[in-house]
Amino acid sequence: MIRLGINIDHVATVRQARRTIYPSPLHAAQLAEAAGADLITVHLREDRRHIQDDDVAVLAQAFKARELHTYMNLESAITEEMIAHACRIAPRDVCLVPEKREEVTTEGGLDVATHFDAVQAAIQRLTAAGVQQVSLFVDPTIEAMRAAADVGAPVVELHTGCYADAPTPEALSQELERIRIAAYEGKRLGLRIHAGHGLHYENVQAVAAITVIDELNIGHAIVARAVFDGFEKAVRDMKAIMHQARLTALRGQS
Ligand SMILES: CC(=O)[C@@H](O)[C@H](O)COP(=O)(O)O
Ligand SMILES: NCC(=O)COP(=O)(O)O
Repeated sequence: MIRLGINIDHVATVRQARRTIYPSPLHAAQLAEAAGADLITVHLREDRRHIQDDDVAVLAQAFKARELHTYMNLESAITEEMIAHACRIAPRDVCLVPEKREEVTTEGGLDVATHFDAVQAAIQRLTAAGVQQVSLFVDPTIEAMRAAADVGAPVVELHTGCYADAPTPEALSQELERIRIAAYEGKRLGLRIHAGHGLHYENVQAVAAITVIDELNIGHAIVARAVFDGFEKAVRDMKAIMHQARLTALRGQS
């Protein structure tokens, strides 16, 4: 069944807005696990706009002490500082993402072909440091799938932002088709396929129905829903919607 990674960045966004000590990302991770999260995702941005170094350290310690029971997926830029930090933490998963300092949110996927040597070196360093699975956050294109396979990545996370932001139903269908084609091509090339960014309670179904996708990472929409419904219900509802979409797709295939 498809896994749900809960991205808790925007719990830290609320805290950083006032530089308070609440709300706690650790508490969010505990509630997410109680509600069925399969993993916890955090993006330690270079500008530290939400998640802080201490948050990553506290989460890593909680996983080590078995206070958290799933595993961490740490999103990281490919800079010396961030890769060295990710190697020190050595979470189970690391997802390599592009970062632009002024962007409101991650705008595009990693250009693996252009930064081939740096991406390859980062994968090798992280793997040697004990990270079990390094994924590349890439645009849903055939070229990106080929570059990811060539560079030796075991996993890609398809950037679903253009799908989420599609301005018309036609554009939405086109973006979904790009995701589907890239997902099947990546799978054919031997990659494991994850997806995420901008997914919410009304657009996640079609992506979850692509049966070669193993994992979705979702944050902003869940934190936003939690304001009204509570964190556990927000996670539980998302997981139920994803699972229903996947079950329906699997039944349709058999
Ligand atoms: C890479 C990705 O899609 C997420 O980490 C997302 O970027 C988190 O939220 P922000 O982009 O708002 O930091
Ligand atoms: N990698 C995508 C992610 O972790 C969550 O992105 P979003 O749901 O906060 O847009």
